[in-house]
Amino acid sequence: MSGPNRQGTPSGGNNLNSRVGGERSGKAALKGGRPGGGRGSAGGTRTGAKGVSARETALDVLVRVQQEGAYSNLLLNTSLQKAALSREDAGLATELVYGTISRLNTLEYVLKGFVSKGLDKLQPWVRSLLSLSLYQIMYLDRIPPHAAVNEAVNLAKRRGHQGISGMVNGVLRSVLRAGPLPVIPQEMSWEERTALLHSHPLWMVERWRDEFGADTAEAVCKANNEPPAVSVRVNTTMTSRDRLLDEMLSQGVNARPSELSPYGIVVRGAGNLALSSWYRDGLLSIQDESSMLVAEAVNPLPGMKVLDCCAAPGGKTTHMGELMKDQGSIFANDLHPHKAALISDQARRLGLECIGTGSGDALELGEKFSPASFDRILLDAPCSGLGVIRRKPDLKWTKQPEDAAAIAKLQSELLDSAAALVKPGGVLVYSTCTLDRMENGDIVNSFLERNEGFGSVTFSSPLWNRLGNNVLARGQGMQILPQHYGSDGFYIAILERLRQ
Ligand SMILES: C[S@@+](CC[C@H](N)C(=O)[O-])C[C@H]1O[C@@H](n2cnc3c(N)ncnc32)[C@H](O)[C@@H]1O
Repeated sequence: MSGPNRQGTPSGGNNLNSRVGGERSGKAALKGGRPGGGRGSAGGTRTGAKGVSARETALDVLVRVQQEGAYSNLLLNTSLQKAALSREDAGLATELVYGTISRLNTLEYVLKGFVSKGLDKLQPWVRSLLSLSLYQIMYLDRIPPHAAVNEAVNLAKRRGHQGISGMVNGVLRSVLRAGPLPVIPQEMSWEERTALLHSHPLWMVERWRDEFGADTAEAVCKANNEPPAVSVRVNTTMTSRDRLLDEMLSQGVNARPSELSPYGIVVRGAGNLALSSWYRDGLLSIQDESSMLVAEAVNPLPGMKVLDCCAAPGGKTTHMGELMKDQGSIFANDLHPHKAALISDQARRLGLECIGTGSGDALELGEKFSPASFDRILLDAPCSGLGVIRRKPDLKWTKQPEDAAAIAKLQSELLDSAAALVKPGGVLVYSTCTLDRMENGDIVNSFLERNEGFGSVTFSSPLWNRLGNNVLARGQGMQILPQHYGSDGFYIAILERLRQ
């Protein structure tokens, strides 16, 4: 399976592209058998306006993700639109795609024990159909196991010959008879067991064990399998959180204030909020709660001159514009012109005029701007993205152990380049949506060693005062893990230029 190919990173910012088609329903962690916890529709064989069912839609997406390396989130969104499924069925298709990709390690480990000729010999769609069906059997208690098997057999009949549907039936019925799965061999180490139970590559488990200890590493793995909440950031230049929350509640939306960000509202079961009038009118942006902390860390004030080095699609730029009450100036740069255009679109939608955009390599911003000319600079760096696995489970299987070291060199260079543009007394914030020390604490520590004119003010910041008891200190920055607040994993370091 292959996945994101953008500039070395998934976006840690505005998640408009992620799972906008429907909401994944909750499910419990695997405890040797079939855990409960699912909500919503069992889907059945109901089809959408185009005559395609939730399971067929999910199967097509899974096959194309595995065969063609398509992005699951982008492909799912377009497939859901084409299939014109009901909201409930769109939710089921979303759950099936993300859940199957997320649990792939475990599902294929189990299937190997039941497919005598080996999974590699199966046609890709049959392999994906088995995984998708086993996912329902093992993880979705709202779908009766026999219904999952029947649906799989019907789908196999429609797509293949009788031999295939017979094989699918035989494999899945043997699974049902087998009892609690997966069966973990006695001789497996803790690391192998954790990787298998929580469906992660072994190298990630080992790396997080080394970085955070075994218990925390296991908690990260568990949290990565939880469906992410939908959260929105209130545009405080247009309304207040209380006012928007009241409006949502009065319209029957299940919404609550974010515990993590004073600008956030966590919403359940409201479908795709990017289609709402609140979104269209610029009252809110869809953004993960951890992402909302970054602009708060930058603390830009009205009238300031601000630079956002790697800014697209603009989630944090626009948040900074809101915090500045649209007074002052923000230059939002991104390497790719088409992505920089997304920032302008968002600024326009939110009614923010203080944001200018440009495209180019952030390593060359020194050619465009004078040294020491910005009050605030944000470097939300391209990274390996291991903090956003809940939204992009493909990352588990596409990322490689050597990726962090490969991108760390660029991150260091970007930080040096951005630092030259900060005024004395100004603030430079370095953030990533990953958990890897090579891209986080190590980058900031080596930067501070090279640049005596800067000091970390992370641990004297209001943000740390508010969150410090619940998140980790790592090097000179703070590390938010997905289990801390059920939000994305993020690293934030706040650096001040003490002198020229
Ligand atoms: C983590 S994302 C930024 C997310 C953004 N801050 C937000 O909140 O919406 C990193 C961005 O860096 C951009 N990028 C990668 N390498 C770059 C470079 N050398 N110069 C400028 N931008 C770069 C990517 O195109 C990507 O949009």
